[in-house]
Amino acid sequence: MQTIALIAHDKKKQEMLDFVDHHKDLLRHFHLIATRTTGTLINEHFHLNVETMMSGPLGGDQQIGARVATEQVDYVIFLRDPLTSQPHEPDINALLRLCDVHNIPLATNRRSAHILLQYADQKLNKAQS
Ligand SMILES: O=C(CO)COP(=O)(O)O
Repeated sequence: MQTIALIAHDKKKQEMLDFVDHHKDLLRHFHLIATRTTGTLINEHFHLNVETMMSGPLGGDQQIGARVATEQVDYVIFLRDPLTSQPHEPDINALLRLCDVHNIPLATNRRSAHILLQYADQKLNKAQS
C-alpha cells in the first residue's frame, strides 16, 4: 500500500478537513501518516486510521522527513500557512528539501493537492487493472 503524508498548519486545518472529506473514498486506499494535531483531527472526523507522528513544532515534520528519506512515503500534502511565521521553520524547510532530494511529489496548497490525488488515483487504478 502506498503512503501519503498529510500535514496542515493551524490556519489550514479546516481546509485540510474539507479536502479530506472530498477525497475520503480515495484516501482509504492509502496508508496515511500525519503530524499529531492534523492526524488526530482527521481521525476524529473520518475514521481513516491515520498514523500520527509528533506535533509539527515538537518534531513531527522531522519524523515525516525521516520517512521520506527512507523512501517510506509516496506523496506529501502539506497545506502550509504562508502568512504566519512558524517557530519550527527550519524543520519545515528540511521536510520540503527532503521531498526534493528524493523526488517525492509534494503539494503545498489545496489545488495542487487535488491534482496530486488525481495522479495518485490514476496510478492506483493502473496498478489494479
Ligand atoms: O506544524 C505543523 C507542520 O509544520 C503541523 O503540526 P500539527 O499537525 O501537530 O499541528
